Amino acid sequence: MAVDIPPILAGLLAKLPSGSGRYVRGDQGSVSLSLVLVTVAVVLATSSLVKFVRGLKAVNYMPGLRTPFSPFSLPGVLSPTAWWNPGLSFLWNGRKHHSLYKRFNSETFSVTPWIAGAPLIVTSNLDVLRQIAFGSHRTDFAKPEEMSQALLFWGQNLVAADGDTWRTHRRVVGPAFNTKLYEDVWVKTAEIYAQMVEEEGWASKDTIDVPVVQKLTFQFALLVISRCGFGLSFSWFEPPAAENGGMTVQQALRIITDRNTALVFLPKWVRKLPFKYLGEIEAAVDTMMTFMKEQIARRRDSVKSNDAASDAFTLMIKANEAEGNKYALDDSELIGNVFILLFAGHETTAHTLAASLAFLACNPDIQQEILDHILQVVGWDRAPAFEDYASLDKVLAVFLETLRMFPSGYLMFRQATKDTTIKLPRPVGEEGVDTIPVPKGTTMVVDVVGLEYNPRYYDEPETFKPSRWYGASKEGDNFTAFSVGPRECVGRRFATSEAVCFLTLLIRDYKLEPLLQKGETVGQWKERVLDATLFITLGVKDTPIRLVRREKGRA
Ligand code: HEM
Repeated sequence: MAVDIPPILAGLLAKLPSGSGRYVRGDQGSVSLSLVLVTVAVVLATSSLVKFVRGLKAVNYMPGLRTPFSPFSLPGVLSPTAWWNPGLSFLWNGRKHHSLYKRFNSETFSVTPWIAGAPLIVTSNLDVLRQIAFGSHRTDFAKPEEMSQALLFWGQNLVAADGDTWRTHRRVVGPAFNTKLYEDVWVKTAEIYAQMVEEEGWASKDTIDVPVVQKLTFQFALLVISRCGFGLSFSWFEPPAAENGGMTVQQALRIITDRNTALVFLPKWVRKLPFKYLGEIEAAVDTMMTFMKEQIARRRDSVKSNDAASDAFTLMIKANEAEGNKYALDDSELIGNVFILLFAGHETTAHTLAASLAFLACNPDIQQEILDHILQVVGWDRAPAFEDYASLDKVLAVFLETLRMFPSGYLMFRQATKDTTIKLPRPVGEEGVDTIPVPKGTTMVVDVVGLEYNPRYYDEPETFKPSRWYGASKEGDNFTAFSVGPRECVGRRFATSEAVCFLTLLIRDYKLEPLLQKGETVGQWKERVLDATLFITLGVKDTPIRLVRREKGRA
């Protein structure tokens, strides 16, 4: 069988040694399929070899994985996980006994793909995180541009920005994250909890089976960020449609959060194709854009008249007005930042709340200890107050320990902005550091799972031990799953205020138990649930739990 090929390629092929001469008919611009395949294979093999050799140089020949695809490239994510393809979950799978790192006798190793994706240096070491994560104004590393692009859909923002742009955004977004906001988060969390209990119809039930607790925690976190981030009060169950029959803001926001990956990664023209799924995304984007523009104008007025609310959006506008013209953000940047709070804060918190409930359900002794602590601090009768936050350190400890074991923000990427070096501490037990050259453009990956399971920092890292964080409510720097330094999570206290309030209320009202399948043991339930599901963020698998109402006065 012969195929037609462009004459220029046919000419080149004709010059190649042709063996028996049976395969090439360069004069007619047509060659046999097998020769084309061989040629393509040779070209691919050569380019793979060149890519591989360049990759090895980029990672300074550091020991590591040599794979066809980067685990973070599209082919790497889409191909089945196998000995030849580590897949997206390779860092998770290698966490036990730090086995992935033990293979290379280091807390840092390389990944050098020979077909698709960039060469990477992967680290689970805190000192390396400190050397690279602080942003390009402090280090020779910045967020990779292609990653930031995906975050720019709504406008430039704090997460995507780097260098001086990042500093300008932090000046406006940073002040919004203050005690006033955290108090608002606490109060609204308690209100939404009451709304959930009522609208789910729990008030009249002694036992409630929740087949997938993530359905509750995702809805909960969305409502909290909508209220405290955007100042929008939504009902627990979505109303069917707007009065004019159009899409409600609540629907629009839900569609945008549920379909965020499609929204961010699909090219604009694909969203215009005549499919309902895509059409709803377009309508949701239009609804939200119109709404946000109106809201900015309204909030500017309320800030001027000193009649301002305490949601993050309003606080940002307040800080922005105070900046004057020189450093102020424009409307698209303000919108970019409000949306980034939604995406950075919703899924991460929802996953960690679900995982906290899973751990509590299968650790009754720890749950009892936390209940005793809640009763000691708050008692049975009064509502927990924002002022209790610091005293409820054992509740916070559950959330932090859960986040350590299932770090929802499980990857951080940085890229060298120039030829530079990093200092790698030698393995535990060996003195000193090694200095490694890192050429410009090399991508560094902070493996947060590896960091949180690194025996250098934690004893028994695979054991759920909230007690390691008791007394941590003073927000010490030794907790690393929110990152560290100037670029650590700005929403950390937002997330912990929400979590401590929610968990305090729920644990005081209900005993949490694993909801078992017929014949299933608690051990099997743990195997099924306490494993990672991951894509953009990381969480536990679908978690079925049973809530048993506590008898007030009897711990
Ligand atoms: C359990 C919940 C959360 C986790 C685990 C988490 C984790 C992280 C991590 C690891 C980073 C650093 C990313 C990097 O440098 O590449 C980060 C940054 C950030 N987070 Fe969170 N986050 C959480 C909740 C929130 C919430 C609730 C908000 C907002 C309401 C938020 C907003 C942000 C923003 C804006 C940044 C960028 C900060 C900067 O670069 O200056 N996060 N988060």
